[in-house]
Amino acid sequence: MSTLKDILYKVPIDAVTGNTSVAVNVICFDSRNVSLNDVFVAIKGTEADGHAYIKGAIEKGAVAIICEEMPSDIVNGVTYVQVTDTHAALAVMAANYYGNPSADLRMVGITGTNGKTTIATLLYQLFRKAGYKVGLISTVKILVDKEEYKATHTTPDPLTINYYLDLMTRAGVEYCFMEVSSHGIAQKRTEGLQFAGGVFTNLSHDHLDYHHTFAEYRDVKKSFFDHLPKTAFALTNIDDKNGIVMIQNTVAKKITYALKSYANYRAKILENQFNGLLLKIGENEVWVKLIGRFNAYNMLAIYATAELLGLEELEILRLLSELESVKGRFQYFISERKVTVIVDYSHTPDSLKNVLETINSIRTGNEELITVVGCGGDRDKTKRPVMAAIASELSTRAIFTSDNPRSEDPEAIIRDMEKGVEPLNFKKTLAITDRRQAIKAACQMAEENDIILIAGKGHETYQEIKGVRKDFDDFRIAGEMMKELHK
Ligand SMILES: CC(=O)N[C@H]1[C@@H](OP(=O)(O)OP(=O)(O)OC[C@H]2O[C@@H](n3ccc(=O)[nH]c3=O)[C@H](O)[C@@H]2O)O[C@H](CO)[C@@H](O)[C@@H]1O[C@H](C)C(=O)N[C@@H](C)C(=O)N[C@H](CCC(=O)O)C(=O)O
Ligand SMILES: Nc1ncnc2c1ncn2[C@@H]1O[C@H](COP(=O)(O)OP(=O)(O)OP(=O)(O)O)[C@@H](O)[C@H]1O
Ligand SMILES: N[C@H](CCC[C@H](N)C(=O)O)C(=O)O
Ligand SMILES: [Mg+2]
Repeated sequence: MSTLKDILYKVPIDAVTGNTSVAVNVICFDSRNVSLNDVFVAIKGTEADGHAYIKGAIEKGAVAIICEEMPSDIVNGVTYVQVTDTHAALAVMAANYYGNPSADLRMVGITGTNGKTTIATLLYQLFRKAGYKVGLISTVKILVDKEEYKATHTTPDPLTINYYLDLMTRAGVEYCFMEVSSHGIAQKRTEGLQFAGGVFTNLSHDHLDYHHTFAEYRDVKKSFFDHLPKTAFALTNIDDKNGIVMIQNTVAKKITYALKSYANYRAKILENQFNGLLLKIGENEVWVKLIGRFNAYNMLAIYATAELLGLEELEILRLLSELESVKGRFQYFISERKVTVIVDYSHTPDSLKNVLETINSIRTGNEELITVVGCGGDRDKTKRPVMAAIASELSTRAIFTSDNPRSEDPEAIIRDMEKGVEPLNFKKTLAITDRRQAIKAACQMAEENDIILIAGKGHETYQEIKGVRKDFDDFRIAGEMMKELHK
């Protein structure tokens, strides 16, 4: 057992009541999980205020409380520590508790609206192929070298992060690539971690329910770079209009990448085809298996990161050409009837537009492009009409359906989407609330050479309706439907 004093190392403390030499068992931020001798951290969240559960935590055995406001009724024998920010305190405490594993790894955090999972996962693949032991913390899964664990968040809470980083150091992992979401930064989930580098992909419309304004969303992302140490690199996409802003105030080494602007790392698209991209990176040409302009950015960010971490140029190029696309990111199959079915995790206006433009740029003739898309419930509602407008404009047919409605009425979400459709495009659209039926309808409509895009859920293997998660897998269901139709 560690002492409270050890766990609080480097946490700025405002006031203490009681003894900080007390031995504590584990750190908890949810009173429902507290047991004997634990320390409870009271957090002001979006739904509840952890300060309201201090009493309950003590009744369950907590011997120490970390809070922003001292409670009026102090319990004898319990240590109370007042701090200004319990989110930040939790992050530093979690790192201390696990012996600061991030200091023993070379960690790179990837942030931005789109491309985080792709870049982090492919960096994991690339460094594995280069012969290293690698870790990954991502939306799709957590990997400790070859060992796979389930991911519940894009950026988990600090106790979970440090738990896995500790497993990584024990397994001899040298590099760790992690996604850093805007919720993660805002809730300080990554404070207390030592990064060797940070990567910015791009910034576009998402999460405006949580961050209120685009400026607030941008500033949250920027604060990740503001906190990087001098020893780290801050790699940014300066073709994005917020690329420079991100690194404005960082003390880390500023490095840029771009396809259009002058930058430290530059690439050019020589060919963009259905089976891959031919890129010119610096003076060298390389074929990669991923497609679309956005993936040229992802590839360049991966190339630059690998070089900044010390891999050799030609080795990186060789490994880039071997990388395989990530589950649910432009994952496709061609049915017996020669219909191409693409499953993609585009759940923001920008990513949906990119993926549809990519498909349109490689369409060869008059084949139909049928898009099946929905929008998540209990999330940014302003995305809905914009995504529907994009889907109906850039497809020959759009079927609006449910994504994860969560607590919302699925039909009301579809009505929100339909408000964005231009009158001229309306006749191209159809609403089918049940996602399975929507996929089935697309499969029935499609004829030889047509393309179906099923957007929004990518790798997800569930659908959440009224708080209940049921098995659901776009890729599998589309495959089954296509087989069924050809019996
Ligand atoms: C909106 C949001 O981000 N919520 C996250 C946040 O919860 P919260 O602090 O707001 O929770 P709360 O319910 O208000 O409770 C406040 C505090 O009281 C405590 N409590 C509550 C009840 C009780 O009886 N006892 C008790 O102690 C809670 O444990 C909590 O510490 O902190 C929790 C612990 O870290 C997260 O699990 C939780 O993620 C929820 C489930 C979630 O859905 N988050 C999504 C939006 C998210 O984080 N997404 C991003 C990706 C976004 C992207 O695509 O970029 C991610 O990184 O995954
Ligand atoms: N660099 C990029 N720019 C724009 N769109 C992209 C880029 N990379 C991927 N996309 C699109 O965004 C979708 C999601 O990609 P990815 O999962 O890599 O993003 P993410 O940032 O991890 O998303 P999340 O916030 O959900 O974790 C992809 O399916 C693709 O359509
Ligand atoms: N990380 C994203 C995932 C969205 C995926 C989409 N399928 C949905 O459920 O809305 C978010 O939390 O907004
Ligand atoms: Mg992700």
